[in-house]
Amino acid sequence: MILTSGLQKVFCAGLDITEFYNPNPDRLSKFWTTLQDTWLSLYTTSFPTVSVINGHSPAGGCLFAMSCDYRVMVGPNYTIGLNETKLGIVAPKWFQDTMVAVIGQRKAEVSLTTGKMYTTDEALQIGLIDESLPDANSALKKGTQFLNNFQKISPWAYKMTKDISRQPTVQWLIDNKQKDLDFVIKYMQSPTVQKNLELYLQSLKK
Ligand SMILES: CCCCC/C=C\C/C=C\CC/C=C/CC(=O)SCCNC(=O)CCNC(=O)[C@H](O)C(C)(C)COP(=O)(O)OP(=O)(O)OC[C@H]1O[C@@H](n2cnc3c(N)ncnc32)[C@H](O)[C@@H]1OP(=O)(O)O
Repeated sequence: MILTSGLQKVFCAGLDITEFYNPNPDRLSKFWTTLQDTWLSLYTTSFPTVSVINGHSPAGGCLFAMSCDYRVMVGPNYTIGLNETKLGIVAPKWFQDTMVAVIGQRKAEVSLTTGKMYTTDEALQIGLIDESLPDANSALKKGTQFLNNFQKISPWAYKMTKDISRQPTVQWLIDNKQKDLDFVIKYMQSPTVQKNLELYLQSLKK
């Protein structure tokens, strides 16, 4: 399965920030539960997955890219990273653990606390992506080549290996879904967070 974008320069702009701004708790609860379930499905899917990152990929976009088995990114002009601290919010534990699984504890901590958005070259250097390609067509071709490896791998062996590797992060979320949701609902209603989101949304307007 390949995750890519039909847009010209955005792979995924992350979660819709307007869902967090002046939120209706019931709506936010459905939104966040859907996100949790979608992520669990993607991270544990029995299909081999590749993200062909053909545009910018901040926050939730980076999470979805990191949740695939392999990342091929079009360079050099796009950026990727978990930039939540730049919005004055916090990447939840399962976002953070997904990043740790990809680039390791130390690099993830620096990346997360600074909210750094990496260029394609920088992302390749820290291991956030696996390959950089100059255009979308060659990136798609590379992604397809990666998937072809699995024609020679037992689907059972593939899935068991992935489950063992990803189990701690997956199990944490399964065990803490309600706690994670309650925290998001509470945290998002704090006046400080709302002010930070307001300022960030304003900064995006042209
Ligand atoms: C028990 C313990 C529990 C612990 C839990 C703790 C905390 C959990 C709490 C919360 C976690 C919340 C996590 C959120 C993750 C996210 O994904 S937040 C989203 C982050 N995304 C961004 O920062 C991207 C912002 N966008 C951009 O940088 C640029 O738009 C772009 C993607 C680089 C593209 O640039 P481009 O110039 O092409 O686009 P425009 O700027 O013209 O954008 C068009 C239009 O869209 C608006 N917009 C862009 N992105 C978003 C977005 N993500 N949400 C909402 N709106 C967005 C932009 O404002 C423009 O609007 P317009 O001018 O009105 O058309």
